[in-house]
Amino acid sequence: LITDEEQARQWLDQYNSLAEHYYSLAEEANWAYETNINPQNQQAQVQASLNRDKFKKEAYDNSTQFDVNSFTNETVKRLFNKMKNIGNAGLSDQTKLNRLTRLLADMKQVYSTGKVPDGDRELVFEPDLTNELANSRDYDRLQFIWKGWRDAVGPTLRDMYKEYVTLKNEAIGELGYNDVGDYWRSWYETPTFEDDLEALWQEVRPMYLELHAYVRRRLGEFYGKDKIDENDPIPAHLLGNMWSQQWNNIYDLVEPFSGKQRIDVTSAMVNKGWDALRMFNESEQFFTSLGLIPMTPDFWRDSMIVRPEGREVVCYASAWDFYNRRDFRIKMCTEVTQDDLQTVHHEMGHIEYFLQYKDQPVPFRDGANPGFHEAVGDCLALSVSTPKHLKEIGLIDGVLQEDDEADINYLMKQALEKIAFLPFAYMMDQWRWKVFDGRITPDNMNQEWWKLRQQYQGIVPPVKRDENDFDPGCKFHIPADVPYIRYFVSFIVQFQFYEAMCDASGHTGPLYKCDFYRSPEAGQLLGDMLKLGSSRPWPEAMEAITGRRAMSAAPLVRYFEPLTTWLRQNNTDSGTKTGWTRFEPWTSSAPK
Ligand SMILES: O=C(CCC(O)(O)[C@H](Cc1ccccc1)NC(=O)c1ccccc1)N[C@@H](Cc1ccccc1)C(=O)O
Ligand SMILES: [Zn+2]
Repeated sequence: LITDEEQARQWLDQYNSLAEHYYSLAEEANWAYETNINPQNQQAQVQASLNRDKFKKEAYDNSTQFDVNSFTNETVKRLFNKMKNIGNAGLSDQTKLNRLTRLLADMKQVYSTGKVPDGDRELVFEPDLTNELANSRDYDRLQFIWKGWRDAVGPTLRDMYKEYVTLKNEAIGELGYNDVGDYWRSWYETPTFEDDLEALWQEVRPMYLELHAYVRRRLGEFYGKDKIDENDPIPAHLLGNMWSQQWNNIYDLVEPFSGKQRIDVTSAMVNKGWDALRMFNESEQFFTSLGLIPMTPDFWRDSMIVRPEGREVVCYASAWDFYNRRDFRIKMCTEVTQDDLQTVHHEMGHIEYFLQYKDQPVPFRDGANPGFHEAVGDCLALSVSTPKHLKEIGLIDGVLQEDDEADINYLMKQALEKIAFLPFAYMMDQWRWKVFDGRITPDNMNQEWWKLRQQYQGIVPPVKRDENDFDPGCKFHIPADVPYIRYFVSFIVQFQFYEAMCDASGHTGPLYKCDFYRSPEAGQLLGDMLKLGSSRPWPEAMEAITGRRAMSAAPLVRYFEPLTTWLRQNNTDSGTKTGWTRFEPWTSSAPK
C-alpha cells in the first residue's frame, strides 16, 4: 500500500479534473434528456451515466491502493473516504448496471409523461392536476383527480420499482452496506441518526395532532360531517396537495379569523402581472441583498424556467451543478402562484450552495448533509413570506394589520406548510428503508404504505386501494431514486438557521416576525457555512452558524408558540379531540 501522502495529493488532483470532466458530460446529457424526453436523448443519457459510473468505480478501486489510515492530513483522509460514495456504480455486473440505469430513465419518463384522461382532454400533472387539487372544493372532482393520477402511473411503475430495489440493493451491497437505506443514512455520519429523528418527531408530534384535529373539524364543517367524522383519519384528497404533504392550499377553508388582510398572495402576483422571470429576479434580489453570490450569466441563459411547448420534459423542479464552476441551472415549470414563489427560493438555495462551494474539491461539493442543501432556500423564504416583506415587495397593499388575530392567521398558513409536512417527510423513508431492508416485501408494498400514512399523518385514501396499485410511485422521489429524509431534517434545521440569522441581523421580538432582508451580517453567517460544502462533518457546520452542534426543534417550537397555544385553546373550547381511531374500510388488500 502507498503511504506517500504527497503522491496521494497528486492522485487526488488528477481525480478532481477527471471527475469534473465525466460529471459535466453526464449532467449535460441528463439535462438534454430531462428537457426533451425522447429515445435518442434517453440513450445518450444512459450512456453518459454509464461512463461516469465506470470512472467512479475505477477511481474507487484505485483509491484502495493508498494506506489512508497512515495519512496525517484530515482533509486528505476525508477525501479518500468519500471515494466509496459511488452508489449504483458499485454494481460490477455491467449487464445489470445497464438495466438499472435504463430502469431509472424509464421510471422518470413514466412519471413525467403521465396523463389523466378527462372527457376529450388529457390532464398533465403540472399545471392541470396541481391546480385542480389546490383550488377545487368539489369532493367528487377531487377524488377523480386524486385517483386518476394514481391509476395513470402507479400500476406501470410497480414492477419496475421491484426490479430497481433488487438491483440497487445489489449495487450497494457490493460497497459493503447492508442495504440502500443503510447507505443513504451513512451520509449523515451520525450513529444515533434514527433515534435523533424519532426524538425530533416526538417533540413536534403534539403540535401536529392539534393542527390535524383543528383542520379535520373545519373540513367537516365545509364538506359535511358525513364525509369527515371527527374521530376518523382525514380523506387524503381534501388537503390541497396530491400527496397531502402540505395543506397551505386549503388555508381559506381553515382561516382562524376572517376579514383580515389576504396573506395568500397568488392573486396579487397574477393581478400585478408577475411572470416566472419576475419571480426568479425577486428571489435573486433577496439573496444579493444579504451579500450572497448572484446567479451567473450561464444561469440566466440556459435555465428552463417554464414548461416548453411541443415536447415532453421532466417538470419536477430541480437545481443543476455542471461541475465546471460557472454553469449552474434551474429546471422548473413555473406557474404564477405563491407555492411556486416558495419553490423558486428553494431551488435558488441549491444554486447558492453550488456557488459558495464551487472551488471545493469535487467530493466536497455537497451539503454538509443532504438536509442542509434542502434548508438554504427555505430558510430565506421564511423571511420573504412574512407579511412585512410581502408588503415591501408590493404583494400586500394598504396598511399592514399586525394585531394578534392577523398574526395567528399568518402562523396558521405557515403551520399548514411546515407542521403538516413533518409526518409526511418522516414516513416517506420509513417506508423505503423497510422496502430496502426487506421488512416490507414486494407483495405488500401498498398496504404497508397506507399503514404508515395513517399511523403518522392520520389520513386515509378516499377510495379502496389494493396491491395492483402502487401509490408510493406517484410521488416523484420514489421512482426518481431521490431520498426524502433530507426534507424532514431540512424542515427542522431551517428554523435553526433562520433564528441564528435573525439574531445576527439584530432582530428583536417574536421570531415569526423576523425579516432579515438586506442584512449583510445574516448573509455572512450563512455564506461562511455554505462555503464549507461537505468538507467538515455537519455538526461543525451547524456550530458555525448556530453555535450548537446538534439538530434541535426548539427554534421551530418557539416560532409557532403563539399558534400552538391558540390551537390547544380552540380545540378545547370546541370539544375537539385529537388523534384518530384505526380505520380499515378504505384500505383493502383484496385484489380488484
Ligand atoms: O422535491 C422538492 C424540490 C426538488 C429538489 O430541489 O429538492 C430537487 C429534487 C431532486 C430532483 C432531481 C434529482 C435529485 C433531486 N433537488 C435538487 O434539485 C438538488 C438537491 C441537492 C443538490 C442538488 C440539487 N421538494 C420536496 C419537499 C419540499 C421542500 C420545500 C418546500 C416544499 C416541499 C417536495 O416537493 O416534496
Ligand atoms: Zn431541494
